[in-house]
Amino acid sequence: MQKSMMIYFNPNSGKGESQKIANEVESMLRKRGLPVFQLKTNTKDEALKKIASEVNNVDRIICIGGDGTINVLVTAMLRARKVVPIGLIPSGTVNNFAQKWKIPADIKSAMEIILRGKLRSVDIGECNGQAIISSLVFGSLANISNEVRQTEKQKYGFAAYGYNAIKQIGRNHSYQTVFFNKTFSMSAKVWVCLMTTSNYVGGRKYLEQTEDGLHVSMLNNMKINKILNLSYFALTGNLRKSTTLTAFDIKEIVVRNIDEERIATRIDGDEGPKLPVKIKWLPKLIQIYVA
Ligand SMILES: Nc1ncnc2c1ncn2[C@@H]1O[C@H](COP(=O)(O)OP(=O)(O)OP(=O)(O)O)[C@@H](O)[C@H]1O
Repeated sequence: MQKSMMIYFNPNSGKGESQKIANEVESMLRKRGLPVFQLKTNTKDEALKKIASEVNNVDRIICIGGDGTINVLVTAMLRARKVVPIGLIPSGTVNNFAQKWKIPADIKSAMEIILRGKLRSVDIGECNGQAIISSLVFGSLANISNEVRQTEKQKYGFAAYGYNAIKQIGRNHSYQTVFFNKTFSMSAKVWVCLMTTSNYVGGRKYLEQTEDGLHVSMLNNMKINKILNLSYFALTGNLRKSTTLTAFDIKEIVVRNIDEERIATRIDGDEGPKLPVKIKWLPKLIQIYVA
């Protein structure tokens, strides 16, 4: 028996138009005679619970929102230990994940991709039970990103991060941490540590050569003279050629703080768990519709 399709949308994502988009998507699907329903949620916690209980009753989920919205969906699937194919309708501010997979922002074109039905398996990460669909970051830069408000993002888009990153250069505070797994252990002073599931950030390719795993790039401090060096390599997609950076790929790692100070992570643009964290690479765990 054909199961129903579920539309999951986040009323807070992007410019707050997700409910309108959900109605449009629902009527497009109904016109084709496809069984569909909308999942109404107002908070992240409510969404996590409702998705986990509905995921067994549906055969695919259309997700309307940005990276934070997709993260909630995939985290709920991890908790329910059940994954179903995901169709993306980008309606967030940055939409890093959708950009990486070349999903158009235009609703009709994004729906065509879903209805064509071509699926692709995609690697993600997991941090203390939460999904990482694009990135995890911690350190001084993450602290300031945690200060970027949804209203600032709605007004200035990705530029809100650039502005806040520049403000953070003055606050040159590095954290003493230790990274370890079964085969390796490393102490590191971290100004910022970025882990990504792909070689893209903000829709731009920032790494050329990578191995299987999550891609880690780390800076132990930030001086104004490093910015040009880093910007050049990041913009040409060769960040790992920068001499100021520590970079490696990992499949599983624990990161602990050494000092008393609590260090918050930031996952897919939202505040995540505080250190210590256990991070894992989950290859080809989810399936999304692609062009
Ligand atoms: N169902 C929900 N109801 C309310 N808030 C949600 C729900 N799902 C996710 N959120 C939260 O809403 C916030 C914004 O969502 P999202 O990140 O998707 O949009 P955005 O910030 O505009 O886009 P982007 O992350 O692409 O810049 C996030 O903090 C996310 O955790």
